[in-house]
Amino acid sequence: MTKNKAKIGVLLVNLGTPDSTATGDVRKYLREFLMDGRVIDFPFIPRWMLVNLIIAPFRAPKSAKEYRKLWTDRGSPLLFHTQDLKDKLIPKLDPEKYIVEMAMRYQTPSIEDGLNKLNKANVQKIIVLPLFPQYASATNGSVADRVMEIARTWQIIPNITFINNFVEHPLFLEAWAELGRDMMAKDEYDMYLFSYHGLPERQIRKGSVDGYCQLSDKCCSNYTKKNQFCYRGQCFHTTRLLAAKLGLPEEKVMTCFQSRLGKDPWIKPYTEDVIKELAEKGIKKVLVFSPAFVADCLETTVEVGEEYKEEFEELGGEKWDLVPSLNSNDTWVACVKDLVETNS
Ligand SMILES: C=CC1=C(C)c2cc3[nH]c(cc4nc(cc5[nH]c(cc1n2)c(C)c5CCC(=O)O)C(CCC(=O)O)=C4C)c(C)c3C=C
Ligand SMILES: [Fe+2]
Ligand SMILES: [Fe+2]
Repeated sequence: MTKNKAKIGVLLVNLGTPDSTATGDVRKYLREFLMDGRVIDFPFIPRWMLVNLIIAPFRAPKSAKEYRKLWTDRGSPLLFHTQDLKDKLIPKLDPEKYIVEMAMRYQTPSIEDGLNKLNKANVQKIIVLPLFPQYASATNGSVADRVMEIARTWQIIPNITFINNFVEHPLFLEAWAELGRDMMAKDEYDMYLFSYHGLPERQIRKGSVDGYCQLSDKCCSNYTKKNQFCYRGQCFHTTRLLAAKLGLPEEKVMTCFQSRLGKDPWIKPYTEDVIKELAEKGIKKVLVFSPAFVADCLETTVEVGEEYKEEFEELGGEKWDLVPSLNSNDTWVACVKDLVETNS
């Protein structure tokens, strides 16, 4: 690349986290997050009433307590691991060619600030990498929406590439496999659980191509051009790829979905139900992977690592270990570098 050619901007985007564990900050975060029409996909007025009159006031104090269990000297793990990822990525990329920023979809640092920094640097192209391995309208779709909302105010809109899914990337799979092997070297397990963030079933139906996704085991047991963006289909596909890479026998592998919100049906099986089923079957030692998250966060460390563990142990389980997330693991950094370079 010649020295006078404009650089390529890279924007890494994760979900977002409260600015602090104060109930007011958690409420502010929940309001911004849940008022996103791609997250709670109701028309504006019912969404506003649900979020502002019910969820935010009642959930904020409860969530703030949970966030206090998660918080570290460096703040929220989701945020500082994303910063570490950016810091480790920068020296791996050609400085003449790339400029890298990171942002959170909700709260800070904002997508707007990140994009404006790239725009001021007069980049020729922007690569947006939402840090969600499996596409969902509530995550990747929402990031794309917000990016376009900002870019459409610019006089010059450079080329913008969105990386919408990377479940098949060999280094993504290898990074998880390395972390899994580290755990498996220390102990033996009766069952390997792959617990993904859930999603309302309605949102899967809305994105179903030609009615392909019926939320059954049949449609999600294949990964085809019809369900390439079905979140549930991508999650099952991730499990199959990781299980194959780790050489796990089929009968010792299960996929399930956690973190439900509200009364509508969410994609199944629910992790809570699977925990009961495992305990009833006399399963004692479980290793849990959470490959919808690339950084430790509330939903992994507290929900899976503490709450589900307690539930399993109360039902007679003996061992419930959580594989730590990718965070700024070297193989994961190499994956992000490759995603950026191959999309340049
Ligand atoms: C795989 C990524 C995620 C999807 C898909 C997703 C969908 C989704 N989430 C909610 C509601 C909540 N999620 C919360 C926390 C949270 N969610 C994700 C990722 C996905 N969400 C992450 C990484 C986190 C943790 C953030 C952190 O700070 O550590 C929360 C807040 C916490 C709580 O109060 O429980 C809510 C609420 C919905 C409704 C939804 C899909 C429609
Ligand atoms: Fe979530
Ligand atoms: Fe499906």
